[in-house]
Amino acid sequence: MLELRSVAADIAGAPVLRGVSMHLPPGGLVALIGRNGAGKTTTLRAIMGLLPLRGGAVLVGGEEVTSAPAHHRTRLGIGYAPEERRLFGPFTVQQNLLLPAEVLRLPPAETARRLDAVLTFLPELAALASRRAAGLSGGQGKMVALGRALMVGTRAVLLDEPFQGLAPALAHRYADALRGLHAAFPGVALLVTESNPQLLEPLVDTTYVIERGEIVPDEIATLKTTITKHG
Ligand SMILES: Nc1ncnc2c1ncn2[C@@H]1O[C@H](COP(=O)(O)OP(=O)(O)OP(=O)(O)O)[C@@H](O)[C@H]1O
Repeated sequence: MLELRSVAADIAGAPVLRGVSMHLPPGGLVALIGRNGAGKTTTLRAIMGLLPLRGGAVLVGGEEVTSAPAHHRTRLGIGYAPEERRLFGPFTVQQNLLLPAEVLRLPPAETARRLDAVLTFLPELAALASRRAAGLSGGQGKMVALGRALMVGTRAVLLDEPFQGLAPALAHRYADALRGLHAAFPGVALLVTESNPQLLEPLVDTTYVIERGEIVPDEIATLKTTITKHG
């Protein structure tokens, strides 16, 4: 459904992605694990078309979108929840949820259907619907960002370090939501980044490990961690 072929990208003249290849099958739950600065956020931004690539290709449903603008990828059904959430503080939770659908000019009936599906899936958002986003806690904001990504992510949703900074109870609730996502939104593939593999391992089908902008075989990464731990 979503494919990266040898994606290379530079930031400020330095190589940050060095030939990243990944595959996200329809309905799949895939983790991208790596330390801080390994290139996780940059990979998601490359998928969304938010930075120019030096090489390689991005395909959505077999269509090459490598040089397509970000809004085209959203239109193809890719939702993105960045790590820093980027909610509009003065807007209510409901307005934040509706915003991407309005940008895409979805028909009102379709927008209403999607909002209903999101609020049924994340009932805590229904309770917060009329609250201003600026007054939310960090954890509540993460839930809104997940809901907003689901409003447009009919094929895939990209979540950047969603567990970062969540209190344990909220992290549990968030993990529960991800576990239930397949049943509520069948066919939607999920790509989740995280620095701590333990949080995602019980949830995902496939794990990619990224180190210094390169995907490394999972077994090698595990071995390196073991060697580091035991000297
Ligand atoms: N605006 C920028 N200017 C210069 N270097 C940058 C910039 N943004 C990212 N980088 C560099 O690119 C590399 C990859 O960053 P990226 O944000 O993709 O990492 P990450 O794996 O998501 O880590 P984190 O968990 O810290 O967000 C890092 O070495 C980082 O220093």
